Amino acid sequence: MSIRQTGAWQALTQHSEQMRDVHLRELFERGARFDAFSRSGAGLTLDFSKQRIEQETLDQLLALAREAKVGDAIERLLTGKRVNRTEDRPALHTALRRPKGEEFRVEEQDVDADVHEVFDRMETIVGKLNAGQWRGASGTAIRSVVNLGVGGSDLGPLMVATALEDEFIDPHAREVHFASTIDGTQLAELLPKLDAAETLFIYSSKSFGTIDTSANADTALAWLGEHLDADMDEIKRHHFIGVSTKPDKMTEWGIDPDNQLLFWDWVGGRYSFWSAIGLPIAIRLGMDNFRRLLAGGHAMDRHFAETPLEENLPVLFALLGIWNTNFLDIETLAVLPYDGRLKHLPGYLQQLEMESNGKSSSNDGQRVDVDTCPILWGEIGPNGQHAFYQLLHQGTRTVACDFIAPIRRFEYVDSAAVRDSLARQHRLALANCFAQSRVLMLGDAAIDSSETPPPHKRYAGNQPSSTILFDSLTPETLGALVALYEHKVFVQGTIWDIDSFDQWGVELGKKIANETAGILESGQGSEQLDDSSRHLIDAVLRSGS
Ligand SMILES: O=P(O)(O)OC[C@H]1O[C@](O)(CO)[C@@H](O)[C@@H]1O
Repeated sequence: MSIRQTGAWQALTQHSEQMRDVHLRELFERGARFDAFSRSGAGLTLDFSKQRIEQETLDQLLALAREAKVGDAIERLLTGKRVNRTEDRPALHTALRRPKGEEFRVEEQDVDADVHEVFDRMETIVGKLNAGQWRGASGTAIRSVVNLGVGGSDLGPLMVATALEDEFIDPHAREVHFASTIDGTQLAELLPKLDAAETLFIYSSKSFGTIDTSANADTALAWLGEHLDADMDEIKRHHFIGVSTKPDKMTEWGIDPDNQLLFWDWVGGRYSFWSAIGLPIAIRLGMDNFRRLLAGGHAMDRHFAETPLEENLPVLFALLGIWNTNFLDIETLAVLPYDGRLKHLPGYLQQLEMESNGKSSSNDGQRVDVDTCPILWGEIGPNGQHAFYQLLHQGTRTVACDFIAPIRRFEYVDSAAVRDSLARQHRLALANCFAQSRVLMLGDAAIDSSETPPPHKRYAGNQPSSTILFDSLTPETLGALVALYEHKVFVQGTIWDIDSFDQWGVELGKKIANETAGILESGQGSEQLDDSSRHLIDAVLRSGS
């Protein structure tokens, strides 16, 4: 039965008819909301009082969660059932975050032993690299590391390392760079600045078959070959580490088995920085901080597993998204961190949410009859204020927003004068964060004035938002924050009855791109294509490039 036909969905549809015309300002005039509409867990506070809900909305959303058997779904996810139906496998990123020594077996696999064996090997590699003991083919110690990977094999390590290295850097950390795009831009810029003798590449790919990454690896290898006086096998042995679920493919490419770190097909690409794909994080922050990140994710997993639905942060966060998407018809979600260290978080969450829930085929193979994932985008909030907030405040579209901020920052800065000034800057950022969500909520009423402004100075308000606040950005709070979004995505996927763990929608584009690359390389075959594509391809072929 479609979720749309359930009593809870129908009750919510009726209820939304009344709520559509209620302005957030009015909801706040009715009385205090923060206590009723905020929750804390795993070091995070979620204030959802600025969402367009009342108690009845929340009650009905919780009834929907019960009707969709969200509690059972959580249990199935966390105990390793095959929740990824189209690929017939579990989605066990949470197993990576379990403490060492807690027995956890899934379908014959001793997950605890396998996971921690890889983490121990990862620790050895990080120790060797950061101690300057990993030597290149010419005997020089490695100083720079370049992560070659795309999607989940890039975005998570990049986001986390960037967020935490300001405060949590390992004092001996090697430099780490990231190259992801198939167009070669990053390597073209980076390679001239590096010394081949001192550079190591991490070939990071769950499938070890992604052309974006293999093309970057080919360029890296060509560069190493040109600069080093060693044969290709030696170069691969000393200058490449592989991280993948495919040991055979790594070996075939030439990665020494000692330099291979494995993970398993039950770790989705976009959930993989918790695995050995997180090697760049561990190099930058040290293995202890990497383990603290895992512990933060695990704290959220336990909250998710053990907390009743009405207090459960990921469940509530998911239900608010369902309310906005399906009952208030809000099509887009802006993620707005008020901390520059989280600059890659919106990009990271784009993959997490849109690759997971950007689906229209339900688990029983029918087309879904409700909307699914909203369009997610975002930017560091203070910069967004000087760019697109105009649209948030005075445009014609309703946009839901997630504001994200730590309370304290810069306490780790050594110089007292700089620390005080930076701390003031952080207070300014917080003031802006709270002011923006307030103005988005209240509109004109945010200012006490008896005069009615002219139309071009009016603010409609009524833009719903949530604010996620935490004491400070640490490996633990960042781990919990990411796990919050991961579990939100899962709960929403459960209610929409879609598979949040596959990504078939990216496959056809890859296949056609391969065919197109064949035409561009050989100069043959464009005549079979549509008129537009043929002309575009012919323009390239005519140029002789
Ligand atoms: O790690 P891989 O196998 O190279 O894949 C990279 C990315 O490509 C995708 O498969 C999408 O094309 C993502 O799901 C994944 O994170």
